[in-house]
Amino acid sequence: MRIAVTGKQGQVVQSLLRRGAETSVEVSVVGRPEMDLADPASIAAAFSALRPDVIVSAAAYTAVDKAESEADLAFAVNAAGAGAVAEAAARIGVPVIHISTDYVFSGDKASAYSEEDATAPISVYGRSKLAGEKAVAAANPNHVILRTAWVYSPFGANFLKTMLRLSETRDHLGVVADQTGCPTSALDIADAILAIAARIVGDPTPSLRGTFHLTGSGEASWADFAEEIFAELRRSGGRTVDVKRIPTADYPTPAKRPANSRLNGDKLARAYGIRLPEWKPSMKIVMRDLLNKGL
Ligand SMILES: NC(=O)C1=CN([C@@H]2O[C@H](COP(=O)(O)OP(=O)(O)OC[C@H]3O[C@@H](n4cnc5c(N)ncnc54)[C@H](OP(=O)(O)O)[C@@H]3O)[C@@H](O)[C@H]2O)C=CC1
Ligand SMILES: Cc1cn([C@H]2C[C@H](O)[C@@H](COP(=O)(O)OP(=O)(O)O[C@H]3O[C@@H](C)C(=O)[C@@H](O)[C@H]3O)O2)c(=O)[nH]c1=O
Repeated sequence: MRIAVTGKQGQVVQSLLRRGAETSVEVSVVGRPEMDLADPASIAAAFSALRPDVIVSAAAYTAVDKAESEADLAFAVNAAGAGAVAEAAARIGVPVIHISTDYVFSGDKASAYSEEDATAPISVYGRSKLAGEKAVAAANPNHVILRTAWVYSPFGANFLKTMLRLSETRDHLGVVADQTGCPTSALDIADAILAIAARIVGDPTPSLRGTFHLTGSGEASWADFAEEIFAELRRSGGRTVDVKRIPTADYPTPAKRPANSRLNGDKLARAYGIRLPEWKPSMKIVMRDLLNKGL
C-alpha cells in the first residue's frame, strides 16, 4: 500500500514514517516548500505523480494561541487547504483520511462527546478545523475524518515535551486541573491510520466512511497528565517537579480551551474494531524514547 501524507516534521507524519519503515507500507510526505496548504495552486499538482492508494491529511496550522491573531492564515491552511487536499484525492479517485480535533466542541457537555453531538468551537483554531471538516466532506465523499486530541509523541512540539523541557529549570509548575481530555500518542494514531487505510482501499462500505473519534483510552486533566509525566521522570532517575493543580482562570491564554475535551470512541470500535490503548502505558513508551535520546 502507498500512502501520501501532508506535512513533513509534524507528529503524525513522523509517526507514520516510523511505522512505514517498520512495515511494508510506503509512506511519502508532501509538504513545504513544494506544497504549501496556504497556496491552493501548489496542492493539486503535488499528489498526482505519487499515485498513492490513500491520502492522509495530517498537516495543519496547530498553534492554538497564535491562531487568535492569525485567523486568516489558520483558515487558509485548516479549511481551504484541507478542502483542496480532499479534492486532490477525489480527482485521482482515492480516499482521504483527514485529522481533526476535540477543539471543534465547546466543552460544555458533562460526558464524553460522540460524533452526533453538536459542534460549537470556542477558538479560532477550533473554528478553522471545523470549517476544514466541512470542506473535506464536501470535496470528497470517500473520506474518513478522525477527531483526535491532546497528541504527544517523540516528534515535533507537544505538552509532554514542554513539561520535560520545563523540568530542566523548574521545581514547581502550575498546571490546569479543570480541563479534561484524552492524551493520545501519535504513534498509536499512526497504527490506527494504517489499519483504517488498509480497510478502506478498495472497500466502498458506507459505514467505514464519515467522522470518527480516535483518542487514547481513559481520561486526564492537564495536571494529571503532567503529574504522570513527572512521576515517570522520577522513576527514570530524573528530577522531581511538583505540580500545583490550578484553575484555568490562573493560567490565562489568548485562546479559550474546552473544559471537557473527552471523546467517545465507540463508533470507531464498532465500524473498525479499533480502540487505542490506555494513555498511561503509551505515554511511558514515548517517554522512554525521549529519555533514551537524552532529552
Ligand atoms: N497536536 C495536537 O494535540 C492535536 C492535533 N490534531 C490534528 O492532528 C493533525 C496532526 O497534528 P500534529 O501532527 O500534532 O501537527 P504538528 O503541529 O506536529 O505539525 C503540523 C504539520 O503541519 C504542517 N504544516 C503547517 N502549515 C502548513 C502549510 N501551510 N503547508 C504545508 N504544511 C503545513 C507542518 O509542516 P512542517 O513539517 O513544514 O513543519 C507540520 O508537518 C492536525 O490536523 C491537527 O490539527 C488534533 C488534535 C490534537
Ligand atoms: C505549559 C503549560 C500549559 N498549561 C495549560 C495551558 C492549556 O490549558 C493546557 C495545554 O496547553 P498547550 O498549549 O500545551 O496545549 P494546546 O495547544 O491547547 O493543545 C491542543 O493542541 C491542539 C493542536 C489540539 O488539537 C488539541 O487537542 C490540544 O492538544 O495546559 C498549564 O496549565 N501550565 C503550563 O505550564
